[in-house]
Amino acid sequence: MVSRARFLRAVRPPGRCGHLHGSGGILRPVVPAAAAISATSATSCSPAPARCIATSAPRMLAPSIPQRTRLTAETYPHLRRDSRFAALTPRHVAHFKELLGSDAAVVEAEADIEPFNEDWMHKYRGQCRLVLRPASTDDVSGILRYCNREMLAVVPQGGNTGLVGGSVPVFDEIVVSMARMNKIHSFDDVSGSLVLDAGCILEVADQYLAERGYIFPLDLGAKGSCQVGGNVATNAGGLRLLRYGSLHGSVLGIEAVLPDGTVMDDLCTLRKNNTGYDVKQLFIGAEGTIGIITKLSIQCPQRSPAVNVAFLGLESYAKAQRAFREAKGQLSEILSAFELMDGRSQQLVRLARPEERRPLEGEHPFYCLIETSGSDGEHDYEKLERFLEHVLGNDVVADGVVAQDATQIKSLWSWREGVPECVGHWGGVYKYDVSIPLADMYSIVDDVKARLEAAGLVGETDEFPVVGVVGYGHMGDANLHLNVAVRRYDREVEAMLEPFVYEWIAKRQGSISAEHGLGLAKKSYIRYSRNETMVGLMKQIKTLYDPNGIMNPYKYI
Ligand SMILES: O=C(O)CC[C@@H](O)C(=O)O
Ligand SMILES: [Zn+2]
Repeated sequence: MVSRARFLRAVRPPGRCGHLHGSGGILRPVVPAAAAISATSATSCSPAPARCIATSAPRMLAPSIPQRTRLTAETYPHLRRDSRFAALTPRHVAHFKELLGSDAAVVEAEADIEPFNEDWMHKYRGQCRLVLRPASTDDVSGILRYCNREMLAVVPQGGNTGLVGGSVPVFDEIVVSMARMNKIHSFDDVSGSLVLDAGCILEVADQYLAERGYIFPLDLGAKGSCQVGGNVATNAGGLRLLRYGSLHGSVLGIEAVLPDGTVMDDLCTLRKNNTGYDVKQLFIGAEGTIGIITKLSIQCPQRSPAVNVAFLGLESYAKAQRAFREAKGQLSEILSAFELMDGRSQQLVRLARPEERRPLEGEHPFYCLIETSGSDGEHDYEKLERFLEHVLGNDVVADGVVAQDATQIKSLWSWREGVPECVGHWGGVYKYDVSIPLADMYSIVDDVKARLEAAGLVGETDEFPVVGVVGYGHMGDANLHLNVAVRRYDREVEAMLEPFVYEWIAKRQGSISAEHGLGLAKKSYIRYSRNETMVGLMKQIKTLYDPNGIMNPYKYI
C-alpha cells in the first residue's frame, strides 16, 4: 500500500530542534530522533493478541472469534424478495457469457462470489449467485439493457468498502463489479481535470496525480481499496473535505449507464457549464439506484509541497471546539484537516495494535489531529508554531506533538484513520454517521453510552454484547462517527440504538447520514432527515430513471 505521505515533504525549517516551548506546555517531536515509529497503514491493523489485554487498562476487550455473517434476509425478516424480479437461470448466464466474452467477466463459483455478497463489517450477507465484471461502458450497457428486459435485479459494486450495506445484495441480485474498468483516460496538467474509469482505486488515482504535482480532492482511510466510482456514487466526504469541499463541487462530469442500457455521456471537463439542469448531480450520492457510473471527470487541485501534522491531547470537548475556532482563525488558508477522536477510540486502537507506539504518553479525554498544507514551508511552519504556542499557552490544549517527517505524518494519521477498522476487532460495530451543529455534536456519544450502560448491555465479559461506545470524526465538517463496538450483532442492542439515535439527531436538526449514505442500514430512517415532499421527489426521480426498479433494490428508495 502506498504511504499517505509518500509524496509529502515534512516541514521542519533548518536549525529548529523539534521542541516547541509554549508557556503552558511543550510540544515534542513524535519520537526521539533515533527511535522511528513503526508506520502501520490504516488498513493493516492486526487483531490484538490476548496477552496485551491483561496489561491494558480496559480489561474487557478480548477479541471475539469471528462468526459466519448471518444472511441479511434472516437478520431482517421483514425484508421480502420482490416477486417481480426473475430468478437467475442457465439461459441468463449463457447470455452474459456470450455478451462479455471472457471467463474473467462472469463469476459463478460460490467461493468466488462470497466476498461480493458480504460487507467488510460482517453485518450484511446477500445471496447473489452471479457476479459480472464488465470491461467497458458497452459491456455495462449490454448488461443493464438485458437485465431490464428480463427483470433481473442488479447491485453495482465498487471496492465494497461502504458502511451502510449499500453495495452488497440482499437477496439474489446480480452484482456488477466495476473492478476491471480501471483506466485513467486523460489528465490536463494546466486545468487539473482528470478523466478516469469508475473502477480506479482512489489511491492509485492519487498516486498518478502525485507524480504530476496534483492531488485527488478526496481522501479517506479506505483509499487503498475503494473505487472512485463508488466514492462518487456515495458522495464520500473523507478527511479533507474541509479543504477541497464535497464531490458535488469537484466532479466535473459523469458518464453513466441508465437502467435501460442508455449511455448518459455528460463527461464534461469544464468548471463552468450552466446549461440547464445539472443532471450528473443526481448520480452523486444516488448509491447506484438510478444507474451505474462508468467514468468521471474531476477537478484536481495542486498538491501542496509543505505538509505538517500535529496531534493534540485535550481535556474536554469544549476545549476541542476552542482549538478548532483558533485553528480556523490562525491557520486559515493552510488548514487542511481538523479531526477529532475521543480517548476511548484511541484506547481501542491501542488494544488492537499493541505493538505501536502511541503519539502522546498521557491519557486525554479528547485528541485532535490538525493538518496544514501550503506552498511555503517556512511560512506555514511559523504559522503552525504560533498557533500551537497560543493554544498551549492559553490552556486550550494539554499536550501535543508535531510530525518531523513523512513517516511520522503517516503514523500520526494512522491513529485517526485506523479507528474504523480497529473498533471492529471485537466482532462488529454499529455505526452512525452524524452531522450535528458542533455545540451539541459530542453529547450524542455520552447519551448513547449512558443508555446502553443503564440497560446493562456494556461489560467486560462475553455475556455483554457491547464493548464500548466511541466518537470520532471530521470536526471541521461537524461530522461525528458514533461507533458502538460489539462482540456480536444483537437485536436488543440495535433496538436500544434505533430509532433513539435518529430521534436524537432529528431533534437537533442534524443529518442521519453526513457522508456514508443510507444504503440498507438507514432505509427506514430517511424521514428523520428529509421531509415527505423531498422523499416524494426522490421517488419520482427513481421511477423516472428506473421504472422497473432493478437498480440496487431494497435499499433506501
Ligand atoms: O467507520 C466509521 O464510522 C467512519 C469511517 C470514515 O468515514 C472515517 O471517517 O474514518
Ligand atoms: Zn468519515
